[in-house]
Amino acid sequence: MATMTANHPSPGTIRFDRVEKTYQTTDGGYTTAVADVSLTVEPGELLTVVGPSGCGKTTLIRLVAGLEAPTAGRVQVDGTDVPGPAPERPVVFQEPRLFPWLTARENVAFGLRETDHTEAKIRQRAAEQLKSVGLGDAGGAYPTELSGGMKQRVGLARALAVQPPVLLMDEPFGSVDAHTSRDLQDDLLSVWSRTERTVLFVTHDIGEAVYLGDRVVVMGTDPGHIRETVTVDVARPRDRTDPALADYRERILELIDGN
Ligand SMILES: Nc1ncnc2c1ncn2[C@@H]1O[C@H](COP(=O)(O)OP(=O)(O)OP(=O)(O)O)[C@@H](O)[C@H]1O
Repeated sequence: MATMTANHPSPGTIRFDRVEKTYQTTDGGYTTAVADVSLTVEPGELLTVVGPSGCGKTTLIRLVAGLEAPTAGRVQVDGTDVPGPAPERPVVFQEPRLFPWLTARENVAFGLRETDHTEAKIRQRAAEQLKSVGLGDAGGAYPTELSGGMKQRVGLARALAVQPPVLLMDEPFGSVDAHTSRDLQDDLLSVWSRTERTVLFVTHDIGEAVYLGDRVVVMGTDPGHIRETVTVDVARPRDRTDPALADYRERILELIDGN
């Protein structure tokens, strides 16, 4: 992890400062999704977030993405308040949301078309990103021709193609089978260890959170808040069968159950 000072945060610093998000509901009422959330995700950190349904995990992602604005407090990336959505803060969702009329390669190239890269550079970058997620041979395929796991890999490659300082992931591997999900986790770790991007990763799966995370934020409800932040002190590369990971899983499960 790079060093950071309060005045000059390193690229990829995400900061929540006493953040509250209250939504207006369709019946005219209000729901406070999260309250008093303060958290700094350090540059190059892979931070995972777990907690019961409705504790505000997705809300945190949407705030950093700029898809929502906080009702109180501040959400900053690299010391600047998030002004709105931007390609440099991409979100990988549970559904890959690929354009069905574009090939895998064109889907990955899509975000790059808003940059001033040449066509040759865009094609090269798209091909490299697909290769980095194990899809070097699938660039010409359309989404309907790809499995769920392959589609999610294209979504990951598309997000990474713009070389964002932060990558936001909202249960990205929640809709694939367990085996594919494990493969995708390892793909992510391999890309992350090479690029050292900051990753904010929301999941329902405590095993996934512990296996991936440098730290795991455990949230509680009513309203959503941070209960505890657990540092996963297990060296990488990690072994899924490491008893230390099982201990962390148990501890986090107890924290959530004691909600
Ligand atoms: N657009 C919205 N309008 C009104 N209420 C909302 C909106 N989005 C979320 N909420 C409410 O805010 C709270 C937090 O929702 P959020 O989706 O962030 O939680 P979550 O932890 O991601 O849930 P899950 O694990 O079920 O996906 C919930 O009570 C939800 O009903």
